[in-house]
Amino acid sequence: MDWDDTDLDTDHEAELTGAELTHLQRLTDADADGDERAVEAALRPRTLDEVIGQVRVRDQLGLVLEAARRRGRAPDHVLLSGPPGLGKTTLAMIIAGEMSTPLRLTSGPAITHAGDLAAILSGLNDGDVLFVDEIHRMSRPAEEMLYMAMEDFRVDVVIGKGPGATAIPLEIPPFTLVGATTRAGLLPGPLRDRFGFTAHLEFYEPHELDQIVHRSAGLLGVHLTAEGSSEIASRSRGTPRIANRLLRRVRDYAQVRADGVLTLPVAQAALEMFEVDESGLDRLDRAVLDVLCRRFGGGPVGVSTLAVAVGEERETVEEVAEPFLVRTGLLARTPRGRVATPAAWQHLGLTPPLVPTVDSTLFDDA
Ligand SMILES: Nc1ncnc2c1ncn2[C@@H]1O[C@H](COP(=O)(O)OP(=O)(O)OP(=O)(O)O)[C@@H](O)[C@H]1O
Repeated sequence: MDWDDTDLDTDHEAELTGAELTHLQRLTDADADGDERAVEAALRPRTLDEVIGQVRVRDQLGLVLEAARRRGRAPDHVLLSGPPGLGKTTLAMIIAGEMSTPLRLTSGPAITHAGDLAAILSGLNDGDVLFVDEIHRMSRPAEEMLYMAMEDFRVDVVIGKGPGATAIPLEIPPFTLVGATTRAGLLPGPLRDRFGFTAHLEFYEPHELDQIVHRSAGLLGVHLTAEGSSEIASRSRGTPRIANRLLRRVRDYAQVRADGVLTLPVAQAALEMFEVDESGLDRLDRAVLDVLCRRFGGGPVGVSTLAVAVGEERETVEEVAEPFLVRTGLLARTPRGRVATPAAWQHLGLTPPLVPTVDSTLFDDA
């Protein structure tokens, strides 16, 4: 998971109070520009009204939160799933903000023992929102403790081992768990079922990314033309985080190599320099396709082999590159491995082998 552009280190538990959330000022001054992570944080929408796209999720979540507010109760637990950079953390912050409660942050990999979770849960106050990023990576004992905490707002803390072990019940104030995952399918059924509201975030349409780029440019005080904005949007792979990142790189280019205005030619030149092509493929995407076609004759090849060949973690290939490549019809996941489609060969300017390696009957997910 890419935390480079966020303001939060979720390897450690963190808490943002309402006051601190408000303290995440919109950036207009030059000092703040130097801190990329602060910039990214400042670009986050802070209310549901500010969220662009994800209309269905926004409406459903708005209703859930409004109903909870009227009842004066903590909202039901929320599960947010979808590829990285689509706004899961942003929505978790918005949920806390809309409920005017503090947000406690942690992540699945940081909860290695049930005791880690017990410590977090025992520190919660009535109505707090607990955000667990990458919830599918939590340890099994912690997961089981979480079932009980979500349902009964209590946990049993086991002290000692073997026959002498004793379970001490611990009451937990009502809280809202917001779980985020890029792999909803990996969540055990009992955990998934305990979320009262599940939202799957979809990739954004180019016109929505265009609005996001305009909004971010406004917050950053950057001048950009309509053509410059839509060029950035169209190369952003349906992902707001990427749109914001590309905007910042184009802004760098415009400041150093042009007159500061983000026009179409400036955007094109900048994105070429940063190796983001017209279809939005970046170095990793192209490396995956390149290895697949040139080294493995178009596949099928296992994702682990593919990952080793491009020098990345399997998860990075699976969660960062593949969703976009599959979505754009350049790569297929088959039971026998990954396969380059004819469009992939074409994209690389290569001629596909005479005997097609792609068997359309295999186009089920591996
Ligand atoms: N709907 C949206 N409208 C405007 N900007 C958005 C929206 N969703 C996300 N963003 C922007 O994209 C950035 C990435 O969002 P966020 O960190 O919430 O994604 P994420 O799904 O939690 O990613 P990851 O799973 O990698 O942590 C945010 O900083 C925010 O500026």
